[in-house]
Formats: sequence, C-alpha cells, structure tokens
Amino acid sequence: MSVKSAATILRQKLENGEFILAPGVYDGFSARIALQVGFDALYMTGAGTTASMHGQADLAISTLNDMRQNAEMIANLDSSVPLIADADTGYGGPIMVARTTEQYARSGVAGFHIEDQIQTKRCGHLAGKILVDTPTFVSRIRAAVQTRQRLESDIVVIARTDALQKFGYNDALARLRGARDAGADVGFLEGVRSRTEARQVIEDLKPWPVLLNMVEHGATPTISAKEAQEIGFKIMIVPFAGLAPAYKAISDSMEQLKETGLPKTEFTPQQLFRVCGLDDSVKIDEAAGGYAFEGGVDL
Ligand SMILES: C[C@](O)(C(=O)O)[C@H](CC(=O)O)C(=O)O
Repeated sequence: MSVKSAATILRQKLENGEFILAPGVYDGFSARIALQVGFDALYMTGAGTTASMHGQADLAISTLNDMRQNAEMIANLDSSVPLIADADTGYGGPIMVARTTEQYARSGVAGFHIEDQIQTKRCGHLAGKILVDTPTFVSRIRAAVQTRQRLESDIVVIARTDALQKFGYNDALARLRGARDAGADVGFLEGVRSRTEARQVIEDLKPWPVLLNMVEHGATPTISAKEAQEIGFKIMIVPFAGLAPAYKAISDSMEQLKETGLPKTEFTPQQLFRVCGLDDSVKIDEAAGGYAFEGGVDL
C-alpha cells in the first residue's frame, strides 16, 4: 500500500507536467464506480455533494462540515488516487479558510479550490454571481497557502475566480495573477466562454498550471480531455460526469417501476456490493481469522 500522501502524489503529477483528468463524484458509490473504471484522480463536486447529501441546488447550502465529511470518505476509499475537492469560498474569512485547509489536509484531500464569490455563492454557471473584491479573494488564498506551509502539507491550493461573468477577462486575469503571487499552486478561470479565451488564459499565466472546469451545457464550450491538454490545461474536472447520467438512469428506472410495477435493474446485490469493496472486506475478515464468510456470499 502506498505511504505517499495523496497530496504528494497530486503535487508530483503536476510537477511532472502530467495531465490530470478528474471525473466529478459526489458520494461513495459514484466514487467507487470512477475508481473501478480506473481514473487516477477524482473530483468531489460541491454541486453533486449538495444534491446528493441535501437534495438541494448548488447555492451555498453545504457547510464546511458537510463538505469535509464527504471529502474524507471519498478520499479514503483509495488513498493512492488523489481527490481534488471543491471548497467553495473557504466558508468565511481567512480564519475559516485556514480551518478549511487544515481540515481538508488532515482528511486526506489532495487538492482543493477556493473562489471569490460572496458566502452565499451559487454555481459558477448560473447568472447573477456576486463577488468579493480582489484583496479579499487574495487574503483567502494567502490564508490557505500559509496554512499549507504551516502544516508542511503538499495539499494543492487551486485559486478559482468567478469574475469573468460580471467583470470580464482582464479583471479575472488580474485576480488570478494576485492569487498566483500569493502562492496558489493552480489557477482556475471559472466559466471560460470560448476556445480563444481558453488559449489566452494559458498564454497569459504560463508556466502556471491552469484547470479547466468542463461543465457541459454551461457557459463553456464542450472541450474534450485531449483538446484541453493540447490547449495547455494541466487539470480538467468534469463535475457532472456522474450526476447527469445518474439523473437519467434513475429516472428511467423509477418511471419503469411506476408504469410496470418493476424497476429497470440488471445487477445482483453481489455485483453492486462488489463495486463497493465486498471482496476486500471478506478478505479482511478471513485474514483476521473471522469465519463469517466461510461459505462465500454468492447464492
Ligand atoms: C465546479 C462546481 O463548483 C461544482 O460544484 O462541481 C460547479 C459545477 C456546476 O454547478 O456547474 C461550478 O462550476 O460552480
């Protein structure tokens, strides 16, 4: 088993110039599926966490405790696969940002992003966002960086600006430069509006690594991982890679159950539990001398 922390693994990937594709996961099951498919990084979406944990929209409803709890569970399903987690605004001023950073680092999170919306934030792909000023944003980032240094942690600090929508490219760029100068490891221009803008931000910030948030049907054109890499992004997160298909699949099954009296399922309980580590759990029990699974679990 790897003893290197997930944060160190993520930092080394960035230092080696590896392109990181992190699918959005929001609960244990979606994370397990992404791990089974073989991704070597995951992204914990705040939108998905809020939808699955609270049944609510991405409107600053999840608290630090909610987000940390979900991130800790996901990060530790396979600690050799780094988790990048949404940290919204950092949940307060510099003191709370420091606390968020420390809690995420101690929970095994490898990287996280902090943005410049007001506390009652909303999804970056909704209209009407309100921002804090640049010094307030930079103080959030500085608090995160200083906490990382104090803890001697490799956790990757990602600075996200939502300024594009209201203030335009030049203001957003200035905010990212301020965050970079305050020690952030990666920049994140939320809601990139065109391929030209995507190329521009890479050019204007190089060699600083930049993250692409690939929200399909949002403010950003659809850009594949291959193209994102060619443009020069170092990380691509895909927040709705799990949530959107789950909506479709669960709706179809529920509709069929309502219409026909039977749902649309094709898996045995064993198959579903195997996604969630059933066989590893059985092995742990056997290795410890337990006898609860002597006959196996297959009917
Ligand atoms: C990245 C994001 O913060 C998330 O929660 O996954 C969201 C995604 C979304 O709601 O479109 C964001 O871009 O604000």
